Amino acid sequence: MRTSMLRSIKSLATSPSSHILRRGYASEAVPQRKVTVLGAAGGIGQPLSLLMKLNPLVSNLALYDIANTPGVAADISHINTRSEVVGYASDAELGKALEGADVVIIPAGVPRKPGMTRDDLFNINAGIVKGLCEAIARHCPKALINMISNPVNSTVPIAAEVFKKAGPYDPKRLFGVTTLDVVRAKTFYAGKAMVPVAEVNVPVVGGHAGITILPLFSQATPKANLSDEEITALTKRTQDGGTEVVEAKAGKGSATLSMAYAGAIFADACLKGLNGVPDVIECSFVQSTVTDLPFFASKVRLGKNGVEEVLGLGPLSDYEKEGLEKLKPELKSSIEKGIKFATQ
Ligand SMILES: NC(=O)c1ccc[n+]([C@@H]2O[C@H](COP(=O)([O-])OP(=O)(O)OC[C@H]3O[C@@H](n4cnc5c(N)ncnc54)[C@H](O)[C@@H]3O)[C@@H](O)[C@H]2O)c1
Ligand SMILES: O=C(O)C[C@H](O)C(=O)O
Repeated sequence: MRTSMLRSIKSLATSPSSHILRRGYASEAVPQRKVTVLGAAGGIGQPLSLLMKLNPLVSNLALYDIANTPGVAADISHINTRSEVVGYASDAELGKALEGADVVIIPAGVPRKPGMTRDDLFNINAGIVKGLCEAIARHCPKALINMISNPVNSTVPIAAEVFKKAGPYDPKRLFGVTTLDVVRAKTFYAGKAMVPVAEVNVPVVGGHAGITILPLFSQATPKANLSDEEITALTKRTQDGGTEVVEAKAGKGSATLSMAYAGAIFADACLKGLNGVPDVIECSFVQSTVTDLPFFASKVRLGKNGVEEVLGLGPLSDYEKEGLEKLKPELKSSIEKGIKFATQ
């Protein structure tokens, strides 16, 4: 494991209020926060639930899956950290799992096998996500939704349509989790630029599939003098990061451990925003006016109501401008596919 990951996990696991106290809260004032994981017994769900159990900002952890929940919940519940863990195992218990949730993380659905695109998952995962979002609209309409299920470029628009149909839709509360793209871009950049990975920042914009993933290495820090060829190779590796893992797992699924790490980072950012910690910024696929597309991933400032501000793209290199124009038709069609599915 990389040092930065160990450091992050260690900081999540240390004394209950350590990082919030540094920002001026009294320990008694650490708010009660319920996090619900839908798909908690899956490849992502299990390690992500573990990481949320280590997060001192969580007071209640609800683990929901249609299979194997009791074992996972019993196992995680023995860990001596702040949150109380409850497992919910059937459709009949979904409402209870969601009631009172501040953050709902959704890694429910099938993963890719070699040779598949994320869009090939649409037929199964669209229905799963739609059903779960209908329940969210009924039981915790104010929760922040962290959508992990693929294809994210379509499942987020599906969720938006479900929420619109169900009542007042608040786009500030819906997030497609693209943190894994950022995690990968940081790792690959640090390796190539020979800079300490813990210091690296790279925004990744667009969407979460192939060429729609657009890392902005021109804005990467610490700065490094990389050639055009090196930037092209880094961009391609970031775009194909998911496929690299799918192929290495050879039919046994897609990224789970790195995704759990990324999902835990993003949920932690949402919780910090809800708790009023200032300047919490992460990239996420959200409703957006940054381009002419209705949803787009970019840097987002998180606050007490979810998205506080969708930040712009900043200055792009010519290579990135070209990438942006190339990704738009594919992203547009994935968004429209999701909307069509949910509105028909
Ligand atoms: N956003 C990202 O960056 C990213 C990264 C990796 C994987 N993913 C996606 O995450 C999803 C899950 O991947 P995984 O590897 O954990 O798959 P998995 O098959 O290991 O786990 C999925 C879990 O979802 C559960 N599930 C299925 N239908 C459900 C329902 N209606 N309600 C609740 N739970 C349900 C299953 O029982 C299973 O436990 C896939 O769609 C994958 O493509 C996204
Ligand atoms: O590639 C996949 O299918 C899973 C995920 O979207 C990833 O980026 O690892």
